[in-house]
Amino acid sequence: MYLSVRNDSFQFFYYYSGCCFQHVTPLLGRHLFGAISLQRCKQTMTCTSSLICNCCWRTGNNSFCEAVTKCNRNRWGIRLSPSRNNRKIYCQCRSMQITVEEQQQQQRSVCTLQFKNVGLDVGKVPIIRDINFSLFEGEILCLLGPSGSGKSTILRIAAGLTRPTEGFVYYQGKELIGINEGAAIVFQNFALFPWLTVSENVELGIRGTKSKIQRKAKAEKAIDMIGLDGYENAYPKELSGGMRQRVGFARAIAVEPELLCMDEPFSALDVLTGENLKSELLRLWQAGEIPTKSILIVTHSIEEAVGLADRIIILGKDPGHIRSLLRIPLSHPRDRKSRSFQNLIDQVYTLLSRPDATCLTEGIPVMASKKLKNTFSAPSTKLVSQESSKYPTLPSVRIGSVAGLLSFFGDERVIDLYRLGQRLQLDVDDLYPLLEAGVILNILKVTEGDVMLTDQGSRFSVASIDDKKSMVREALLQSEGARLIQQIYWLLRQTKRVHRVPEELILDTILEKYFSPSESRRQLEVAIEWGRYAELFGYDAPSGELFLDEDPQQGE
Ligand SMILES: Nc1ncnc2c1ncn2[C@@H]1O[C@H](COP(=O)(O)OP(=O)(O)OP(=O)(O)O)[C@@H](O)[C@H]1O
Repeated sequence: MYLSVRNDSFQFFYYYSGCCFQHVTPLLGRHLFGAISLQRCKQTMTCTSSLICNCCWRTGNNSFCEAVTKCNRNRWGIRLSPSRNNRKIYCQCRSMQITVEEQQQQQRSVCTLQFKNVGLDVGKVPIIRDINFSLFEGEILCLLGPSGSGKSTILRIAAGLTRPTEGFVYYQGKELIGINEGAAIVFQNFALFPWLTVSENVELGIRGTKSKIQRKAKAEKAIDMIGLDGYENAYPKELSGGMRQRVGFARAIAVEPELLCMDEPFSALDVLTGENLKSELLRLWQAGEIPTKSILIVTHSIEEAVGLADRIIILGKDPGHIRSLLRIPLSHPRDRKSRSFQNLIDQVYTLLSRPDATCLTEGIPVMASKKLKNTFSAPSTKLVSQESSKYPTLPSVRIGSVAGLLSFFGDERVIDLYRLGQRLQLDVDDLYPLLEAGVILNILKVTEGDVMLTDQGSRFSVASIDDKKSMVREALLQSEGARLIQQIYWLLRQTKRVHRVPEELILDTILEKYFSPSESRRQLEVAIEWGRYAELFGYDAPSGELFLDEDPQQGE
């Protein structure tokens, strides 16, 4: 059970037999007055005393009794404890000096959105699998993960724009079917209609049967709140990127959504504009100026996730799945230079860069590395191995870029991942594929938030071009992560005489069984690029055929 205090009321929430009950007790002066409405059973009861309020109600077979007591001046309290006989719940006094943080913490127990074993297949291609999480009131939850891990898909499912093919989504306790009327989305690319003014764009999002005047009033309020007043009649082309995204926010806020979904809302903006908008949004949210109860945000930026979120879900891919749930135990405003903030950044980097280690906990999270253990007192952690698909996804990078990465090591053998990202001015989403490729090629090793040059990597960085090629060739033929390239190479060696294979054959028989059509094409392009570098096979663009670079007889 928990209790939250508003200016004029106490709000009680508690759980019994798996159900959440809620009622609001008005507080007049220092007295409590009756009119308790019990949300779940729709009963309204009136209490008599101004100082001690006792009430009972019945829901089905369960009886409850409650007393709210003033224990001394300005200290009101309630504690419920189930008794053995006739299931009474008794109240006792307790200090109610509840801080804003406690209140937010408590509100989190009310679930806005819940994903239960959610999966999505498009055709035969699995996009996401076994997605389980809850989003609570008062909470900002970030979805973080590499490109293609299903972040936007999960967001679309939460907004009811995409229907999952497996599992259930619950919104406010009810199964979500169709569009989520309580949610609004802010998109990365603003998604404004260029032929409509700011005001018209914002009004467009307001649903329901409201009159034109009501819609206009709501739009104006949202426009004011987001700092766009004066621009009501401007067209999107007259606005800067930051202003356009403000329109995107105003449109979402005008709907008065309880759930605000944001798909990389700041990534198309320059850093300062993004930071400014982020802090303004955070201020509106914290001050309760927007009716939004929960925020679900997709981001590629670790710093953004650690800066904003109460919890971060880290996703893996092939197909998209939850690898970790991480709590950010910092209050706002967060000091980015603080040690705790920097530690969390390191930890998230570590989790993102170790696709082999999946860390899941039941309920609230979490940690996967030694460093994490220092920060969180998580009750239990179980490591599970990532389910491997037949062909691990090849990271979409050029071998030359991986080789270029080595030059940033200089004399060092080990570099902190986060610092490496900063040194290269790369987001984790850009750095991650480079590291993955380095690991596949056995030239890099990623451990505990650090990236380390292997012995092979040290040799590679000073090797001649020919030697580099043969090192890559050797690694590709041995590495687990390069199974696709090995399969193509094997196929070419098996074909009689000409040793040529049309790309369609590889797409149809190998790739499209495991990847979406666009990802299949991307995988083929990466395989060709890497195969060419290693001189394992080549590609003839006019005929669209892959061919063996050597005569297989010579190798035997
Ligand atoms: N309707 C669809 N048809 C085919 N493939 C799809 C469809 N929707 C998503 N996918 C694929 O599912 C995967 C996950 O897509 P999604 O956009 O959710 O990932 P993401 O993590 O948001 O990626 P990014 O960070 O690049 O936006 C991608 O490989 C994408 O190509």
